[in-house]
Amino acid sequence: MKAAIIGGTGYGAIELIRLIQKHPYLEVGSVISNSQAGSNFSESYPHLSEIIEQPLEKFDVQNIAKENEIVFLATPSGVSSNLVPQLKETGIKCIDLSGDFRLRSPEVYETWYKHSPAPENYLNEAVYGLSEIYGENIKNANLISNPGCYPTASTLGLIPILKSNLADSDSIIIDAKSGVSGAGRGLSLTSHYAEINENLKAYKLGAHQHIPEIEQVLTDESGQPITISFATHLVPMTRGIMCSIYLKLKEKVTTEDVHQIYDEFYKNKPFVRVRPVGKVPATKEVWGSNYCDIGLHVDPRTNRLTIISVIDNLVKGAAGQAIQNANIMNGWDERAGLQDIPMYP
Ligand SMILES: NC(=O)C1=CN([C@@H]2O[C@H](COP(=O)(O)OP(=O)(O)OC[C@H]3O[C@@H](n4cnc5c(N)ncnc54)[C@H](OP(=O)(O)O)[C@@H]3O)[C@@H](O)[C@H]2O)C=CC1
Ligand SMILES: CC(=O)N[C@@H](CCC(=O)OP(=O)(O)O)C(=O)O
Repeated sequence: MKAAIIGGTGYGAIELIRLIQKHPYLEVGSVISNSQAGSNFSESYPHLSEIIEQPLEKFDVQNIAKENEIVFLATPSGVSSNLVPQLKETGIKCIDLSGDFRLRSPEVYETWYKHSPAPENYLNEAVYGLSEIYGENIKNANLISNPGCYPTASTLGLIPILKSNLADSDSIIIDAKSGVSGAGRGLSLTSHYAEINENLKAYKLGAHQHIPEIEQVLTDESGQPITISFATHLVPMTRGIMCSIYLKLKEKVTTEDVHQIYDEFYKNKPFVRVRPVGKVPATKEVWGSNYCDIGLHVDPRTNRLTIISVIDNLVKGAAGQAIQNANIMNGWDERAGLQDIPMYP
């Protein structure tokens, strides 16, 4: 099945191409670029020389629909909301990696993203693509809103304990750290080497656009309104997200009790690995893979649970989860094309 990729020279797109190239049922179709149309793909990305040699194309909705059966949009928020309606008119299936279709409320979107929301009928149609949780809805979807990177790590880490009813849901603190590729390929002070190297920065405190997304999912899954404290930090590394999550427990339970809940919840989910009691994951242990690894610890002195959840932001946090969703939509094995072993060291 041919897949078009829009936002061709960005990090999300390049990761999609890497994964699709090895996929048993998908192949790279049209690669669309706003800034580099007409040039050869390997001019932007020489590491793909002699692997993908094709021209980058300009956006032409009819041509995309004629040549491809599915579209991945790896475009910034505010751009996808404009392109998706045009594409959907042709009947083609879309998977959007931006934040444009994740929030159900247009008002909430405008508050946090600071630009106009997508048309409401598309917001209603979009299925939130957190693969492990919404697989049944994803099967029948024609428009997938792929989750954000921090929300993927945070919600997969929190949903089992919230569903168990053992968590004090007012006490959730998510302390999140990301590698710099999370900010995309565009150059800014945020991604300047001299600003990032040998440095650790907190950013967007209280204003991060992923706060309402995480709260929306946790509220849906727990059945009660959830408000979180969320702090994001930029770490001098290329890939990886670690969410260190803290919450108070309502009853006295042990680390072993909590492990049982998580092992049971994720027993048939091939991309979530719950680490054994006493072990916690590091970002390098999922590098280049579609895994979300989770470690758990209950401190008996404070009766708080610490959850460590790690992903590769470009794989499970973006392109990998998008492919996982395409697999589910098409009735393929959800692992198809995604069985890369993490690269170590
Ligand atoms: N990086 C990450 O870890 C994650 C990213 N995301 C989301 O995925 C999407 C892509 O992210 P990422 O690849 O990192 O971002 P990049 O900035 O690396 O790439 C986005 C690409 O979109 C295209 N683009 C930019 N502006 C416009 C425009 N006005 N009109 C049309 N196309 C435009 C450009 O490619 P070209 O000029 O070739 O068209 C650009 O390279 C974003 O919405 C991001 O928020 C989600 C989860 C994780
Ligand atoms: C390190 C870094 O800057 N990360 C970005 C991740 C944003 C992203 O991926 O955008 P979506 O809202 O489309 O998910 C950030 O914190 O804003």
